[in-house]
Amino acid sequence: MEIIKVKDYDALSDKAGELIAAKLKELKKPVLGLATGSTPEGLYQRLIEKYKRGEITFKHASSYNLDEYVGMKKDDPNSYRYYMNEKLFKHVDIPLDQTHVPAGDATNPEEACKKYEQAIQAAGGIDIQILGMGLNGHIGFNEPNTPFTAETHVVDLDESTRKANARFFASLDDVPTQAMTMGIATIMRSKEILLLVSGDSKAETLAKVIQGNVTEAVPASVLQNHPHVTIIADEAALSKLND
Ligand SMILES: O=P(O)(O)OC[C@H]1O[C@](O)(CO)[C@@H](O)[C@@H]1O
Repeated sequence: MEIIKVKDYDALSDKAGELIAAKLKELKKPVLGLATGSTPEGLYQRLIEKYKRGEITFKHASSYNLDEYVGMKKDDPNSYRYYMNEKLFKHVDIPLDQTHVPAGDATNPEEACKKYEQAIQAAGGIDIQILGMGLNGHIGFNEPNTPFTAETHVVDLDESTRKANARFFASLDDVPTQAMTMGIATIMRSKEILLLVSGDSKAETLAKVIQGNVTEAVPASVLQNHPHVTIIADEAALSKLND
């Protein structure tokens, strides 16, 4: 694991922007694994700025998002498809048919998960997967104690995750109870992984992820087993590491 310590969230977004821009320049047909949540918003802003300055293009890129709420229509402002369109896709030149988000509104979500998994593999796998991390160490929506062998699947969301995400909804009752997510096995097949963590609320969990045992109780700890992981974290997020 390479750990890049930066001062704050702005610096984290700058550094992540540089790394992803370099990948876009390096690869002929980059396959990006994308994440939602608050953490990658700054990264997406940086990528839009670089695109507008003519430094990068997404024309030949394709993307696969980590997750989506079950039962969510694509045009619902709380859907992750809507988030991606608003925060990145509509501001850059990525053809929309090259972007993929699990179909939260599928009539058969289990079947849709299988197809999503196959589509990722048919695309040649993910070149670089961007990850945020939940307070409990979840990656995608893989909550604690999800088997590391899981591929894209339907999950019941933890109460703590629903509460953390309630800030985006009118009330906690409106937060969906299920989601579709790439599994840990799906994530671990990515050629490269970039984990972004900001803020002291995640410091204790991040210390376990980096220095603790690899355990399904802390999903992101599995990243210790991946050959090419970069963690960009700010001082606050790294404040609980042991020397
Ligand atoms: O970046 P945030 O908003 O703290 O979210 C962290 C993680 O939680 C999720 O939003 C799901 O709860 C993930 O998609 C994200 O990586």
